[in-house]
Amino acid sequence: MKDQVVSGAPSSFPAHPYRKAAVIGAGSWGTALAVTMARAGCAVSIYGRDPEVIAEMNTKSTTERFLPGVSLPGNLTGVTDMAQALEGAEAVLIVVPSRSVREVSRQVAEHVPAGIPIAVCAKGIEPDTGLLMTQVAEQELNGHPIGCLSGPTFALETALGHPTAATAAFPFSYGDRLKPHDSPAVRLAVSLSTESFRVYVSDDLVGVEIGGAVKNIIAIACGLMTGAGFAENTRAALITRGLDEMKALAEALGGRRETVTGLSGIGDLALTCSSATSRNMALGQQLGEGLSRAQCFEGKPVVVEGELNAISVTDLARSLKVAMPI
Ligand SMILES: NC(=O)C1=CN([C@@H]2O[C@H](COP(=O)(O)OP(=O)(O)OC[C@H]3O[C@@H](n4cnc5c(N)ncnc54)[C@H](O)[C@@H]3O)[C@@H](O)[C@H]2O)C=CC1
Ligand SMILES: O=C(CO)COP(=O)(O)O
Repeated sequence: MKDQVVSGAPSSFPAHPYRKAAVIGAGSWGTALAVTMARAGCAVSIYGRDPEVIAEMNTKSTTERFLPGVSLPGNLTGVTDMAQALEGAEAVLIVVPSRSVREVSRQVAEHVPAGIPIAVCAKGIEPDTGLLMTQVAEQELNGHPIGCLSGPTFALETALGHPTAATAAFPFSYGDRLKPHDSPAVRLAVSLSTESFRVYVSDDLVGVEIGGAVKNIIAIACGLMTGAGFAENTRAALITRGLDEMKALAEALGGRRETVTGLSGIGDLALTCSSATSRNMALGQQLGEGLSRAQCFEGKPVVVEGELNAISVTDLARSLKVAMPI
């Protein structure tokens, strides 16, 4: 099944939006999602480790380091206590870098009652195990519907209200008794729907997650080529061949090739490979210009998932005998 449309205002769609949600991770994407959900009418608690970031959210309604120029809605509350953030939450979004998803899932498991849906919003493959982020969460969180949210979504643009679309994927069959409009994918889609943010639903977690994990690596390659002085022909070739690699890996893992032609595949690949707003593309570009890795990160510890995941994706592809030359 391709991405399915959940369109229209939340009130016109026959699904119940979540009234209270918790976002775990108060960086740029976690906060952008929290802002979007709060604007859609949900009371959101966002958990962050840094007391200064959380204090700024609560006292000034801003987070200048992560989303400069964005005013946070009043129904969004920052907390530094995870149990407090999760109390009463009807849905949980885990929005930390891929390397922290296992640890955070384990912590979340201590505080959330069974049955509460968990959406993992990190993009990556776990090193050593080769597991998708939702599979990592599944190992740590028993008895929860687990899905993901992914797509071409720069955090700041999303929070500034630029028209943006993403895909929510959960197994539709979870619990057997669920009607489609009660599925966590649909409820999450509705809970995130605003005038500027539109969410499509899918049940192909593998297809969606592989797109998100692999596009970061292709974006580094595009950056490398740009930094080295090559231009549009080279980028188009990398995007097109990169898409083919994504499809092959998704299929080898049981996902659908057509999912990769959706927002979380070609959509995110096109976005991330076209703009130095992308941290992955920017890193590649600097390396291509001849900077050392240490120089690229000097004074700014940023999350560059493609760098962390180039090895885990390559290992996974090799173990499945999927050719991924880029
Ligand atoms: N920034 C963006 O435009 C988008 C990012 N993503 C994905 O979202 C994930 C997070 O990225 P960003 O928010 O951009 O990174 P970020 O660097 O802006 O923020 C990461 C946050 O996670 C927190 N964190 C890290 N480890 C933690 C732990 N163990 N416990 C609690 N908090 C922890 C950090 O303190 C920081 O606040 C990545 O996988 C990224 O690929 C996905 C779509 C868009
Ligand atoms: O995933 C993203 C946009 O969809 C963000 O990309 P970067 O991590 O490369 O900035």
